[in-house]
Amino acid sequence: MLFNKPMDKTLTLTANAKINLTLDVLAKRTDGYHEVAMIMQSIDLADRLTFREQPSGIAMQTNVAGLPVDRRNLAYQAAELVKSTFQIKTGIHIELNKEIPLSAGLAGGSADAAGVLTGLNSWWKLGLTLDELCDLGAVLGSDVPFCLHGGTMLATGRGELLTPVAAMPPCYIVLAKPAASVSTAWVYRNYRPGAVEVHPDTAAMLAFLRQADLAGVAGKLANVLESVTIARHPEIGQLKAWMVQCGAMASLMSGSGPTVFGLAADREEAESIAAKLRNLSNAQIIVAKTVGGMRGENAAKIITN
Ligand SMILES: C[C@@](CO)(OP(=O)(O)O)[C@H](O)COP(=O)(O)OP(=O)(O)OC[C@H]1O[C@@H](n2ccc(N)nc2=O)[C@H](O)[C@@H]1O
Ligand SMILES: Nc1ncnc2c1ncn2[C@@H]1O[C@H](COP(=O)(O)OP(=O)(O)O)[C@@H](O)[C@H]1O
Repeated sequence: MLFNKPMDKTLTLTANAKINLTLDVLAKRTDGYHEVAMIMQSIDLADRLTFREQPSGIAMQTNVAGLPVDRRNLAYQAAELVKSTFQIKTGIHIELNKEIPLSAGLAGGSADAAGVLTGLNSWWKLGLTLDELCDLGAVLGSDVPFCLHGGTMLATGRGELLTPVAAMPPCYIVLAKPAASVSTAWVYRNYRPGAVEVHPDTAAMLAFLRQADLAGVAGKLANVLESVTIARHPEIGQLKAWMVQCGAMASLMSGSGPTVFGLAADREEAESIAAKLRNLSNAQIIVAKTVGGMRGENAAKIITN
């Protein structure tokens, strides 16, 4: 017998990765965090989240073997937070397709958490504003509010206080993710101001962004956490040098690492850099581009309903 089965209701959205154009650590706080000033940029490398109905509880599945699909997953934590805060009795099934490398300094977990907050706000018709979503997101991780906003932002406090800034001139980003695995908490714990050679000039970077001067932006990339992560994993320094030798305008480690990114003005240049790097290095090489113009909207973009 043939049944006309009604289509299951689903919601799918993408959750973008980020890079840090600048990252300065200003002070150690008493709450275990560090005061930072960083300029963050969304890129089109993205995970995909699909939501489906289920009678009760939270169930997750993912394409990455070994990535927990329980309370240890930030996406699961985000769903649990929404469910408990708004006393929601119905369940949710979350399918997470990861494209963003794990523990890479690209905010993959934070992007997923932001995607779940955005998705469930729509799924359960909660009507939360972006600011309200950010208040929830900040509980899950310092980078989650940025992932909710996306675009180009100055992040201060522990990273959760956001100021919109002039959008980065559109360009291509070559990512090189070496095998090394670093923990963000370990990197901050081992940060020593005395070991830093160059602090970012945040004001100068903001000026180049305002002038839409990509060469100026390239010249001002700086991240003080390199002093910790590269000391432990010198191959990251090697990758930075190779990135520039292969033609990138400039290179930098993103966040706490270990991913290195390089800037390229167009796709052809980016693909050429990526091809040369693949010959030199065992790192995972990905070509991405900047994502802008979404300020005021959620970076996690709903693509089907
Ligand atoms: C370094 C950055 C730069 O964008 O990104 P990633 O490398 O993780 O992508 C961020 O500051 C990471 O933000 P996020 O990954 O959300 O960190 P959280 O979960 O809030 O914190 C993880 C741990 O890092 C330390 N931490 C984090 C943020 C901060 N401003 N000061 C800190 O000292 C704390 O020890 C904290 O327990
Ligand atoms: N949805 C998720 N995606 C990736 N990692 C996650 C997720 N949920 C929890 N984690 C854990 O968070 C840690 C940091 O991962 P990730 O967010 O990818 O890196 P980073 O903070 O360097 O950008 C990893 O140890 C990983 O096991």
